[in-house]
Amino acid sequence: MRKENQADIVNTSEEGPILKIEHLNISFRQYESGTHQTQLDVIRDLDVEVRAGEMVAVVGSSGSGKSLLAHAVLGILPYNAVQGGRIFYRGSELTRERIERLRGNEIVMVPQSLSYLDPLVKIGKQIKRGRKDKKTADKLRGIFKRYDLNEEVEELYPFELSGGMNRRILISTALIEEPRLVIADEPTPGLDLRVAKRAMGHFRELADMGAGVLVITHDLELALETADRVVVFYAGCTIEEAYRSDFEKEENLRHPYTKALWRALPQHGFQFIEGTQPYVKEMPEGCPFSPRCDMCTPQCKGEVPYREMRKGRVRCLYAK
Ligand SMILES: Nc1ncnc2c1ncn2[C@@H]1O[C@H](COP(=O)(O)OP(=O)(O)OP(=O)(O)O)[C@@H](O)[C@H]1O
Ligand code: NI
Repeated sequence: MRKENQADIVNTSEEGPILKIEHLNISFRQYESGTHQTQLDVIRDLDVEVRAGEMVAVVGSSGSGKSLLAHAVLGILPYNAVQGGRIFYRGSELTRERIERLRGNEIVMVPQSLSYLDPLVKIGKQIKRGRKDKKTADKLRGIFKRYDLNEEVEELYPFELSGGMNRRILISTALIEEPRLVIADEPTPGLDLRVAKRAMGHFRELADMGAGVLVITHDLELALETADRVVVFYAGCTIEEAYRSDFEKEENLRHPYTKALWRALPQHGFQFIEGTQPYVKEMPEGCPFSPRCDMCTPQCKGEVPYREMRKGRVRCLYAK
């Protein structure tokens, strides 16, 4: 692993968080009817923390802003995005220069889209990124074995593989490094359950070896098998932070939406709630969940702070 200059690192003890995201805001500038510019706020006041040795799952439905969170950390937001708030890595701010230096070695991402694979480069070369040493070759062989990939795959191009195989290649590309921070954005779609669990187990191992792991997924059930903590996203904000053990009982959970997710789990009878997450352009005032919430009062239209509660956090005025 390429190491950073000690001067860059304020917090070298593994006590403090490896990744700390504070009050992240992301909006998009959009032009409507020619020159009229509007601003679309897609992530609001988002706080997430990952410690070394910890696996944190970010769970939320489609369009809630999970990929944007990953892209903000990796410094790869689209050009029309405006970012506010701060991101710290090992105690000091993750500036653009710093992330460019660390991306792909110390900080790796397993991207959500298969389009991150280069269609013109053979798989083996793509994963090894030009390295020809024995250690890399051995490591690749080990990773391939774990993901049921034959050695011949190294000589193939992405278009010659199935979606599920390419998904495994994306995971292999990130994990051939010795990352300190792994951000995996929906790493398991298209994988059968056995391989999906193996991939989650692999992330867990990296955490056990001391890395910080942030896994983004809409699959709460899978997340609960391996993650230490779960951060729940709803319409661009974090509404709850809970421990895996909190999911053993509904009353341990804090936010009405997290409780609804709990009731929708297969073992609790697939009980789904009415309605959908609001679209960014039609965001209600105050709590974004209020239109679907039984406990909603006029106060929920005002500011709803993210507060500490029973070692976790919640964004609800009435959570107990
Ligand atoms: N370049 C862009 N310009 C405008 N809006 C965007 C842009 N990229 C993303 N968005 C909007 O930001 C919101 C969050 O997108 P994001 O991809 O982070 O969601 P997600 O939680 O990862 O969803 P999924 O589970 O489907 O991957 C969406 O409403 C999306 O339409
Ligand atoms: Ni996404």
